[in-house]
Amino acid sequence: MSEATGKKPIDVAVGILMKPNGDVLLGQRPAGKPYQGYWEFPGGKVESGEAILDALKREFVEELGVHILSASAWCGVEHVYEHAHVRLHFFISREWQGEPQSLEGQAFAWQGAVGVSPLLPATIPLLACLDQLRYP
Ligand SMILES: Nc1nc2c([nH]c(=O)n2[C@@H]2O[C@H](COP(=O)(O)OP(=O)(O)OP(=O)(O)O)[C@@H](O)[C@H]2O)c(=O)[nH]1
Repeated sequence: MSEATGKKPIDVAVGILMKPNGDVLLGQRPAGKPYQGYWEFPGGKVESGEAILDALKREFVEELGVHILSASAWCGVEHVYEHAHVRLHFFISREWQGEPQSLEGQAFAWQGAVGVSPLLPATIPLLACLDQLRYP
């Protein structure tokens, strides 16, 4: 059994910025974090007492300088890593203000068909659903 299995789940707010043509923004986890170098949708841990949508907006300002104007809850995924048990709350946003900037030194990329690799394990199964939504 993994060490994280018995730990309290950590809520994480994750945002998928989606352009009108379906392109989505991915970022690469910076050095020093678990799974460094892996690609993910931007986001981060919800702080104690914080609403999930507020956490999403905060993380996007801190990491990318982007102000999310609206976002819809999309799906939830629970995953147990060696380092943590996470509950991922995915949102889709089609309305935001500002061009993404690399404020924490991370790489990021707009992707149609997602070609960046490796992706965080909990995120991989979502790509097929996301493609159905983007390219019906
Ligand atoms: N942002 C994001 N996190 C994900 C995704 N998929 C996934 O498994 N996670 C997991 O969710 C957790 C996010 O935590 P984090 O460490 O990046 O959050 P944070 O930016 O608040 O970190 P810090 O404040 O500890 O530096 C990690 O365990 C990460 O592995 C994803 O697509 N996006």
